[in-house]
Amino acid sequence: MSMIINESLRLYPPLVSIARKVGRVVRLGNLIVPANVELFIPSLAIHHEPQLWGQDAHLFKPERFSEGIAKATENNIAAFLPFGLGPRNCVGMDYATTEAKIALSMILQRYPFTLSPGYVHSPVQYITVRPHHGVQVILHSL
Ligand code: HEM
Repeated sequence: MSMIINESLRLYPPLVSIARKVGRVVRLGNLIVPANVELFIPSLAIHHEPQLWGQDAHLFKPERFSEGIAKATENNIAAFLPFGLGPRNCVGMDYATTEAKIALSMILQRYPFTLSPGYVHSPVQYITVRPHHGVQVILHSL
């Protein structure tokens, strides 16, 4: 289930970017960044970057994560950052992923479900990334 959650967060990170303010002058590769510059790290673009994820970067392929995040990103830790990175990353990360796993398990123990033909794929950003028209599913009996 982690694979599916990770791949969903890769393609549709609820927060499309994270911000950092540079405290003191730093060198980033070839760049010298002065103090007080604000940097926006575009998680959404990074998650869709073919150089990092391959030519199929736009496809939903949970098996990318079958051997964990380090393997999926080839140890490029900044390639996957749905919860940010570093000492100020998301404090709710474990809570949110555990909740998603529990909720999905509770549903799947009772009903297999399939996507409704009425579903229209239209992710939008309105504070967070979300499905514009909701996600209609059909519950089946076990
Ligand atoms: C799928 C669900 C969630 C996602 C994708 C998410 C994502 C993020 C991201 C990207 C950041 C910025 C991290 C950074 O700047 O490096 C953040 C920060 C934060 N998140 Fe979440 N979050 C989620 C759920 C939650 C939940 C459930 C809580 C609380 C129970 C929470 C509390 C926080 C707090 C307090 C911060 C600020 C941390 C700080 O600045 O030190 N988040 N989150």
